[in-house]
This record gives sequence, structure tokens and C-alpha cells, in this order.
Amino acid sequence: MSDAPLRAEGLECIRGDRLLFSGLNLTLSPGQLLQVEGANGAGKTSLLRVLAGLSRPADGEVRWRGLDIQRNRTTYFAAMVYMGHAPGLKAELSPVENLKVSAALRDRMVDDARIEDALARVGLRGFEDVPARGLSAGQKQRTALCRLLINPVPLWILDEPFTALDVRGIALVRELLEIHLANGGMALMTSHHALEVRGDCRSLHLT
Ligand SMILES: Nc1ncnc2c1ncn2[C@@H]1O[C@H](COP(=O)(O)OP(=O)(O)OP(=O)(O)O)[C@@H](O)[C@H]1O
Repeated sequence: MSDAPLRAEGLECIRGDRLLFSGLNLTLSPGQLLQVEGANGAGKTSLLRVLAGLSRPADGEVRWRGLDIQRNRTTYFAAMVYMGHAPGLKAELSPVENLKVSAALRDRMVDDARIEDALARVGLRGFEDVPARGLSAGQKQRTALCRLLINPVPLWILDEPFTALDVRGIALVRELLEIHLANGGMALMTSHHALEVRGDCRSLHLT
């Protein structure tokens, strides 16, 4: 038996009257990327939300370092960043303010310089103080990506991270993923884009 930090066993998910999956097992070890694939409605988001501890499976269990994530949510949430479909920004706050709030929710103080560096890295130099409602969809997504840069955690759970991104934005996500994996990080991701990422990449197909 491997000592993979993330382990899901016997997961079952029911939405409405539809059984999306059952008996689903997976593990994730340092340096691994698991891409969850499947058609629209197959249950990718539902699976990622279960793996992120945001919804409960009808059956089965997700464990992080041997502990049930639902009973050890604080520990798990400190080790993981979840990026959902929507960028999750407060419209009236600037990228800097949004990222400070995001860090504060993790009990972390992040100085402005670090946030500004992250924004520059994702191509948002000059937009630091623009309220999020004044950003394009791709700029909002780039702001959300900064959460990966300012919160160093071992596990990234990314639902459609390429949404609204241009070609350079997609390349940026790939680069961030490759660096994360090379540093021993782990990532779970859904995407409708076929993406070649260097590293230990696996896929899970939901039907
Ligand atoms: N809040 C909800 N209540 C009931 N059923 C839901 C709810 N959210 C999603 N579903 C259903 O669950 C199924 C899986 O949805 P999910 O969003 O997990 O799919 P997905 O594979 O991520 O799809 P997409 O590729 O379109 O993002 C769909 O059939 C959907 O209709």
C-alpha cells in the first residue's frame, strides 16, 4: 500500500436522481498531476468538490495524510488551494485587496510586494488597484491564479483553470503546474483543453 498523501476510496456521488459515479478510488502522490476528463455533465466538478471537501460523497471517504478530510477540515484546507469555475473575486475590491483577503482567510499575512510580484508574474502589472469589476474575464482568472503563487501549499485542485485565458495565459498555467510538480507538489485538474504537462501526469475518465 502506497503512502500517497491524498487517497479517495469508494466514492459515490449522486446529483438529483443521477448516479454520477460509484466505487471510485484514486491516490495522488508528490509530483503527480491527475487530470479528470469527461463530457459535459459527467461529474468532473462534482468529483473535484468532493475531493476539495466542499461537498460530501453519498458514500466513501477522502483522506489527506491518513485523516478523513471532513473530520480534519482545518488541516486539509491549510494544505490545499481550490480554484472553482468562477474566479471568486469580490467585485469592489482590487486584485491586491482580493488576494490579501484570500491570504487572510488562511491566517496568513502577505505583504504587498509579494502580491505585486505575483500579479506581475501573471501579466497584471498596472492593474493592481483596479476594482475586479473593471477587469476582463481573463484578467480575473489571472488574478485568481495568483492565489497559487502567494499561498504555497502542496495540493492544487483546479476546475477548468484555462477558462477565459488566452494562449499565453494557458502557457502560464502549464508552466506553474510544471514548477509545482517539479517541487513535489500535487495537482488535480479538470479541463476541456488537451494539455501536455511535463511530469508524472495521469488521467481519470468519467463516463
Ligand atoms: N446543484 C445541482 N443539483 C442537481 N444536479 C446537479 C447540480 N449541479 C450539477 N448537477 C448535475 O450533476 C451532473 C454533473 O455535473 P458536474 O458539474 O459535476 O459535471 P461536469 O463534468 O463538471 O460538467 P462540465 O464539463 O459541463 O463542467 C450534471 O448532470 C448536472 O446536471
